[in-house]
Amino acid sequence: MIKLKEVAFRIQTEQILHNISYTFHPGKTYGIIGPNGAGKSTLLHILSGLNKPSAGIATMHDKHIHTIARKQLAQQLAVLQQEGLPTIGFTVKEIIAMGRFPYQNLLGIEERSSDYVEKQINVAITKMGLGSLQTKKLNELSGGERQRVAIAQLMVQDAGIILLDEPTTHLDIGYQIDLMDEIQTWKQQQSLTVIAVLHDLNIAALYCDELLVIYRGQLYAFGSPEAVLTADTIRHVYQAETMIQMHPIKNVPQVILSPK
Ligand SMILES: Nc1ncnc2c1ncn2[C@@H]1O[C@H](COP(=O)(O)OP(=O)(O)OP(=O)(O)O)[C@@H](O)[C@H]1O
Repeated sequence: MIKLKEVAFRIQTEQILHNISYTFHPGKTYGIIGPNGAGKSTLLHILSGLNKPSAGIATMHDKHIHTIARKQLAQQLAVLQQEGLPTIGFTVKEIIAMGRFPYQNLLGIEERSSDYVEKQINVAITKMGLGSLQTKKLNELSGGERQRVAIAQLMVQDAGIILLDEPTTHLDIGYQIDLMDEIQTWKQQQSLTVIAVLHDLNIAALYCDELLVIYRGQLYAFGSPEAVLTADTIRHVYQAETMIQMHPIKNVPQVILSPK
């Protein structure tokens, strides 16, 4: 369980986040939404231990997140590396295998058997549809293929909490749906907690149990997609006119753009 209590974050004199309190429960999918510059990534960096709150507390299983040792934290919490993958020298399979770093000692010796690790890697390669690309180098892949490599690397990390910063960026709609479906299935099989910054409100409504709206560094609204995604909230937060309709099959709200 991750708990935020009156969390604030400041860079020099600029207050980026104000007084955010929220509890993330195990096994749920959370979407963090809000306009550009609202503070979504900054909040994700607090959850991942990268940012230390300048006031308030952020805990995971009752420990201050930023004080947990990096490898220990990485065994419990995995963060999608948007730009962090090595671009030269390594094959797709080697890069995915790097997701095992939290389970290796200083000499690089893995704590689990090589059979277990090989199986984990192959499962991730299959799930992400990377079978035919596994011997390629990253610079030979498209943006969408790289994104799938990053997710596969996350899968082998075996963490219970997954943080994703705009995971569907660079993906066409087919891969967006594939990726979110895959994350959903993976989440259900492993009882994961997923916390994702999402720009696409319809994807957020389809895949998240709860949404948090960050607006000007504050938690402006939170709750089920149905409670949060109203035309009034969207108008206030994004200055955009929309209409909300229920999805005919999934029974979740969908946002229809309504230009002037
Ligand atoms: N290192 C930094 N130094 C100064 N200001 C920063 C820094 N990082 C972020 N900010 C500011 O903090 C605010 C929130 O940034 P953040 O990246 O968290 O927003 P976001 O909601 O994720 O935006 P986007 O949707 O555009 O990715 C912005 O005004 C940004 O300019």
